[in-house]
Amino acid sequence: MPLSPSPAERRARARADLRMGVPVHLRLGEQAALVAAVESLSPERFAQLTASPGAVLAVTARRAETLKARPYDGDLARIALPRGATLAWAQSVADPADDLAEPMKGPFRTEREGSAALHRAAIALAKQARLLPAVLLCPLPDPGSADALDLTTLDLATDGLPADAANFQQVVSARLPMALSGAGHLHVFRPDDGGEEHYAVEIGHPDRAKPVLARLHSACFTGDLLGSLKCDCGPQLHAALAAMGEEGAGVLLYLNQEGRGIGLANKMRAYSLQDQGFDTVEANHRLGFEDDERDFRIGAALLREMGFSSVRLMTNNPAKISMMQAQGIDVTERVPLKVGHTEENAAYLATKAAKSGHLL
Ligand SMILES: Nc1nc2c(ncn2[C@@H]2O[C@H](COP(=O)(O)OP(=O)(O)OP(=O)(O)O)[C@@H](O)[C@H]2O)c(=O)[nH]1
Ligand SMILES: [Zn+2]
Repeated sequence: MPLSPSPAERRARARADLRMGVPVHLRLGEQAALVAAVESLSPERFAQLTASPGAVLAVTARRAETLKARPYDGDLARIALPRGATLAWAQSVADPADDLAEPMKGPFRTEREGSAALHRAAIALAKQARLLPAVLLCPLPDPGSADALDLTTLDLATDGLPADAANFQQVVSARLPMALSGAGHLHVFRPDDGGEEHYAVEIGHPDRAKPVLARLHSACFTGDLLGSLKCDCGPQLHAALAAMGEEGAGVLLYLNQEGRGIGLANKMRAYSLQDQGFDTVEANHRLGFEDDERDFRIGAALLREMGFSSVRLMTNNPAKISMMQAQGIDVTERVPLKVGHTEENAAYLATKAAKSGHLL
């Protein structure tokens, strides 16, 4: 392997740069641009990036809908920067926190000429970096002009965003006795693309030749650790471990996809919007996200890595079952997991049933 970074390693660097507010240099053929996440940008860098003409603010079609900006590119809108635009303006376009207090943010002029390929890639990177999906993009008429800046460069023709899921390797595994499930082992898995680590809790010694009692649990800091009453995650986690303990065997994947894949900061932004009256799905959309941004291929990859090919899946979410089947994991049975229903989460669970197909 050469010492210089691979495409996946360059993408991981680009994500880290965006989180820190450092621009990334994107190229595709003759097109070149500097891109930066609006959320993390400093006023100084914003001023430098917008000093020459042509900068646009790219947002997803979901966010554009709330802003009443026309998404000519289908999945995104390229909003032209008004004269004298400030970072505060860009951030209020990106972040719906004050939408209700200040509904008149537009009118917006959105671009329809030319390609949106760089914008699309930049938004995908911002999402992967768990930032608000809104990016400032400044075209570079001379692609070589950024070479001296020492920025991370991604050439989308060769370093583009991959459709493939990462490969995972077990880093370590150790014995872990647990109150709810008895003897078990915790395995830590690390991806080869610089992304999040995920964990597998193996209870007992499940027979790989038989369908294993399994739970794919997405991280919920508020529910799993704090006992939040807004969702049913904590009780589901505990009930799954207890059921595996009772059976003497099982596997619980703890997937670090907090907030259905948008990250804890964005989930808390969604919670603020929920306090303004929006439901869990509407809140995601106003932030610019889809209902569910999780990559369910990860669960299948980990199960395969552990030698499991068929599961009795503990879930109320039919989408999880079809995703597992599509990834080649046989789901022989759905085991309902109906616990933790409270007055506080009744509306949340009803929305999941009505809009996301969950079984109540
Ligand atoms: N974006 C967002 N995420 C939330 C909200 N409430 C809970 N979550 C997240 O939703 C996820 C719930 O995960 P799961 O319980 O595995 O998934 P599920 O789709 O409900 O399916 P089952 O529990 O298997 O029936 C966790 O990542 C939580 O952090 C919310 O209001 N907004
Ligand atoms: Zn939760």
